[in-house]
Amino acid sequence: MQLNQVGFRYGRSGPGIRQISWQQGAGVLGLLGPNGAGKSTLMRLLATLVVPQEGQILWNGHDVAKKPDALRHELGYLPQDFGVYAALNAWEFLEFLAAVKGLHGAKAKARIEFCLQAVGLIERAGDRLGDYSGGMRQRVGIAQALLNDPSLLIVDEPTVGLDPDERMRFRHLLTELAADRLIILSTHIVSDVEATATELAVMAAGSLQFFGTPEQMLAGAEGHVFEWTIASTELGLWREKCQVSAAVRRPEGIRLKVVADAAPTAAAQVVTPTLEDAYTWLLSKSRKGA
Ligand SMILES: Nc1ncnc2c1ncn2[C@@H]1O[C@H](COP(=O)(O)OP(=O)(O)OP(=O)(O)O)[C@@H](O)[C@H]1O
Repeated sequence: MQLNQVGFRYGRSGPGIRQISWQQGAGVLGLLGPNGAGKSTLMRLLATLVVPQEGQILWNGHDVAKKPDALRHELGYLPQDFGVYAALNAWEFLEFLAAVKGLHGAKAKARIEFCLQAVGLIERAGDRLGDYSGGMRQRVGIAQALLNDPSLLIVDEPTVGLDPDERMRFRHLLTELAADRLIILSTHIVSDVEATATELAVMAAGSLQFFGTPEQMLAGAEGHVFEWTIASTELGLWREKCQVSAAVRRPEGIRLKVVADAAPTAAAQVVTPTLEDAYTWLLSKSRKGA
C-alpha cells in the first residue's frame, strides 16, 4: 500500500489530515497519535469509506479512489465504533455478515469456523453476544473482519476498554495474523504496538510526524531523554518547564524523566529512550513546531 500526499478536510477550513505519504508491505503498521490526531480519518480513507480530497492511495499500484472494489474485496475492517447484535450468538452474527459479504452455504460455514477458531471463540460460538466480555466482542470484531481472508486488515483503536489480559491476547492474535498480510492498527497507547509493529507511523494534529521502524524511532530520541531526582515539591515547577515522560516516587524524592533538546539541569543524565519516551519526544517536537 502506498500513500502519496494524502489530504482530507472536514468542511472548508475544519480539521483533517494533510500530506500523508508512506509505503508499506506485509507486517503490522502501528499508527500512533493522541486523540484528535486524525487516525480514524486516515483509517476511513484507507478503508475506502471516504475519498481523499488530495493525493492518492495506491493498492497494488492502482488508485483506490478510481477502483475501490479491488481493495474492498481484499479488505477486513474493524471500525472504532464496532457494535454487535446482543441477542445473536457469535455464529449467527458471523453467518449474517458472511451473507452480506456474499458468502453462503458450505463455504460460509467453513470460513466462519476458521475465523472463530483463529480468534479463540469456537467453544463459545453458541453464547449470546450480549453475555460476552469487551475483549470477546473485539475478537468477534476481528473474526468478522477476517471472513473474506483479507490481505489488508484495518483495526481502529481495538484495545479501548479491554483489561490488560485481553489486551495481551489481542496483541498475540494480531501477530499471528500478520504473517501473510498487512495489518494497520491505530492506537494512542504505545504498549499496544511496542511488541508487534514492524513499522510505526506517528500522527499529530493531522500531520505525519514519523514513519519508520521502532528502532529508527528510538534512534531519533537518542540524547534527548534525561533522568534525575528532584524534591517532591519541585514536580509542578518541572512539569511547567519541561515535557515530563515519567515521574516515579522514591524514598529520596521523585525520579523525573523528561524529553528535551538539551539537559535541563546539570544533574540530569542522558538515558536510553524507551518507545514511550521516543513517542513523547516526537509529540513535544510537533507541539513546538505548531
Ligand atoms: N465527521 C466529522 N466531522 C467534523 N470533524 C470531524 C469528524 N470526524 C472527526 N473530526 C475531527 O477531525 C479531527 C481528527 O479526528 P479523528 O477522529 O480522525 O482523530 P483520531 O486520531 O482518530 O482521534 P480519536 O482517537 O479521538 O478518535 C478531530 O479534530 C475531529 O474532531
